[in-house]
Amino acid sequence: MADDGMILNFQFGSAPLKPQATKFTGGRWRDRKRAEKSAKLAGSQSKTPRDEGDAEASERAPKRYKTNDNGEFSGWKPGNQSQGNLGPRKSSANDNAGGRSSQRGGQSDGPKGSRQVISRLFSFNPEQKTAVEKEESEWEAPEATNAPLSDVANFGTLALASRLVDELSKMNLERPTAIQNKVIPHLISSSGDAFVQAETGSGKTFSYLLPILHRVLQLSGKGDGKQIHRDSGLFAIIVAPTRELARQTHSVLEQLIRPFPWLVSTSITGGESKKAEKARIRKGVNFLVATPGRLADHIDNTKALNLGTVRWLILDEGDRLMDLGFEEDLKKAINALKRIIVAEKTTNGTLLDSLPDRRVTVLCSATMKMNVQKLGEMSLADATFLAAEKDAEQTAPSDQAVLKAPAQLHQSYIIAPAKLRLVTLISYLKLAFSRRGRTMKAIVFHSCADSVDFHYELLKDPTKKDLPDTSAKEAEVLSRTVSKAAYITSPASPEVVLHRMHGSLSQPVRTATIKSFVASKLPSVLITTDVSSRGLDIPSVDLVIEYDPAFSFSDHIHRVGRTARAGRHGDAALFLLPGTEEGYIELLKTSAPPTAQSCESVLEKGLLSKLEFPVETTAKPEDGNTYHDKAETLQLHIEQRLLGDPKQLELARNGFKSHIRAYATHTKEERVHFDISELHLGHVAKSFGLRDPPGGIGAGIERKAKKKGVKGAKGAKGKSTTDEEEDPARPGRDLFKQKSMYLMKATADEFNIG
Ligand SMILES: Nc1ncnc2c1ncn2[C@@H]1O[C@H](COP(=O)(O)OP(=O)(O)OP(=O)(O)O)[C@@H](O)[C@H]1O
Repeated sequence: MADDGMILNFQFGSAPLKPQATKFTGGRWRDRKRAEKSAKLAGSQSKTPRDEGDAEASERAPKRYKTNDNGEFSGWKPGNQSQGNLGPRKSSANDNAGGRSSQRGGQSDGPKGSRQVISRLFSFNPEQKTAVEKEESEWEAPEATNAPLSDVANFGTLALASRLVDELSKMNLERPTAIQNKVIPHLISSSGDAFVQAETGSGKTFSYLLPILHRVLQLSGKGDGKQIHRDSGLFAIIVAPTRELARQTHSVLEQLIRPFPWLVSTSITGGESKKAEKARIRKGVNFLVATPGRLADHIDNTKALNLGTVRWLILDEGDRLMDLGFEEDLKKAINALKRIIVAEKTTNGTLLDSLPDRRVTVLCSATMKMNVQKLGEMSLADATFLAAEKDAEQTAPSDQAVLKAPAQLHQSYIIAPAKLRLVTLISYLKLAFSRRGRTMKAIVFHSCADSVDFHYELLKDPTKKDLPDTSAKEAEVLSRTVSKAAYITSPASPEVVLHRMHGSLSQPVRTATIKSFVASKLPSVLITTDVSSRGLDIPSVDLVIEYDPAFSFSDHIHRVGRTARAGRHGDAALFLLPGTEEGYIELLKTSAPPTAQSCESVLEKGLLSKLEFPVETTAKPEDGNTYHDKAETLQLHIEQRLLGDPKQLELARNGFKSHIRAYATHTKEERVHFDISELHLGHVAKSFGLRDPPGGIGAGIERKAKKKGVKGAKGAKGKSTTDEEEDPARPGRDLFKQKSMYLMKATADEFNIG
C-alpha cells in the first residue's frame, strides 16, 4: 500500500503552508523526494487555474467547454485538440498527473483550510484522431432484421402440428422470424443435414426445436404422439457450449413439451451430479440437452445411454463450441453416432416412420469462422445452407452476412482516455438509468474475471444489505454476486441492483445470479465476462456496454446481440482508447455505421446531477462545480477509498494485472488495433483507482529483458509506466515497446494464443 499514493494522503493542518519546510518521513526515499519536490513546487510555481482554487477554475472551465442550447457539450471537437487541452490547463512543472494525483495548492473544496489532493484526469491524454461522422442524435432506427415476419400469417402456415401452434400462441409467439420460416419447413420435410446461420436474437432455438417436436408428435399417426413415452428412446441430442445456454435451451424445450407429459427431456451439464444424470438417463429420455464434455463423458461411461434411436444431433453456437476447445469431445459424440449407421426403425413396436430415415445433423451459428467450417466438415454431409436473408437468396455461408448485428441495434462508441475510463463508466451508467423507462437492464462486459470482481465490489453499496423479493436461502447464495449499487443511482433511479457473473463462480451461484438478473423488477446491471456473451436470452436487456472491447469481432457481435432480440430495440456502447484502438471503428462499420458519443458529454451529463459516495473520504460528492471537478473528485474519492481498504486495493491490483494480460489476447488479425505497447500502464492503473501500476506486471518483463540483455530495462521502469510527460520520441519509449513485446509474449503464452 505504501507505494500507492503515500505522498498524496498526507493531511495538512489549517495553518498556511510553507512547502519548503515540509518534512516527509516514512516510505521509500524516491517517494519522499518526490513529495518534497511537489510540496515545494506547489507553493512556488506560477499559479494555474487549479492552483488558484476551484472557484476560479470552475469559472474558467465553462469558457473552454461550451454547451449548446440543449445543454449538450460542444466545445471538444475530436481531432482538433492537442495534448493537454482536454483539461482546463496545460502542463505545469508540478503536474505529475501521470496516473498520480497531485497536491492542490491554495483554497480547496475540501475541508475548510485543509490542503486537498486532486486527481488529474484531463491533462496529458492522448489525442483522439477520429473525426465524428455520425452523432448519437443523428441515428434513426432501420427496420428490424430479426423480428417476426409481417408477411407470414402465423406459425400454422409452416405446417406445424396444431397443438404446437396453440402452445406458441400461449407464449405470445404468433408469426415466425425469417430463419424460422426457412428452417422449420426444411427440417419437417427433409432428412438432410443443415447449416443454419442467422443473426443473434433471431429465434434459432425454436427453428430447430419446433420441427423436431412436430415429427416426434406425428409418431402416433394422430399427431399427438401418445404411443411414445420416455422408454421409446432418445430422439434428439442438442449440444450447447455453456452450461447457461444448455440450461436455457432445456427450459425452452420443457415449456414446449409441457402439454405432452409423455415426452421427457433432460439436461446434462458440467457442474452437476453425474450420478443423478445417469439415473435420469436410465429412466429414459427422449431429448437430451448437453454440454460437450459431459456428453462425451456419458457416452464413455453410461451404459444406459443408447444412441440407436437418435435422429437429430443439433450443434448450437458452433463457433463457440470450437472456440472453447471442445473439438475432441464433439468428435467423440459425432463418431459415436456415425458408428451406428442404420438407426433403429422401431421402438417398443412403434414404427419410427415419421422420423428422418437417417441421422440429421444441424449446425447453428450466428457467425462464420474457420473453425465453424471445420466443425461443419467433421459433422455435416451434403448439408443445405439455410440463412435468414429476407430478400436476397443466399446459397452459401458468407463471411459478410455473419458479422452483422441486427439492423435495429443502435451501436455507438465512446473514445475515453484511459485515465477517464472509470469515471466515464460510472457516469454512463448513472445517466443511462436516470432516463426513466429507457434502460432497465444493462450488461457490462469486461475482459476478465478479476476486473469484474473489482468493478462489482467498487460499485456496490456496502451500506445496503437487503435485496428485494429474495428469500433468506436465495439471499445466502446471492450474497456475493447481487447487491444494491452505489454511485450509479440518481434521484430518478434511486435503486439499481448490481449483479456479477464469470466462469470462476460455482455453478449454483451462476445459475442463481442469472435467474435473479432476469427476474429483477428494479433497474439492474450485470457485470460480466464473455461467459454471458453467447446465446443468453434475456429479452429485457436494453443496453450492452463493452467496457473492454471483445477479443474478436465475432465475440463483439455476440455480446451486443444480448440486446435488440426478436425485433426489439437495443443500444450498445463500446469504450475505445484514443490511438490505435480507434482503428476498430472501421471494423464496426462493416456491421452497421456506429454513432459517436463524446466522453466529455457523458461526464457532463452524468456527473453534474447529484453524486453520492457510499463511503466517507476527504473527497466529498459536493466538491467542485464543473464536471471536470466532479470527475476528479470522484476519482480521488475512489483512490482514497482503495487506500483505506486493503481488500479492495488487492482486487484493484489483481484486476489491473489480469486486464493487462487479457489485453494481449485479442485475435492476431485484430491485434493491430489493440497494441499493448501503446498502453500507458500508469493511465490504465488510474482506471482501476490505482495511483501507480502495481508491481509484478512489469517485473517479469524486466527479468526477461535483463536476461536478453536489454539495456536500461530497470532504469526506465518508472518513466515508462507512470510518467505523463514522457516524450514519445524519447528512448524510454522504445524500451517500453520492447518491454511490452515481452509482456505480450508472456501473456500470449499464458492465454495459449501462440
Ligand atoms: N417468432 C417469434 N416471435 C417472437 N419472439 C420470438 C420468436 N421466435 C423466438 N422469439 C424470441 O426471440 C428471443 C431469441 O431467440 P433465440 O434465443 O432462439 O435466438 P438466437 O437466434 O438463438 O440468438 P443467439 O444467436 O443470440 O443465441 C427469445 O426470447 C425467443 O422467445
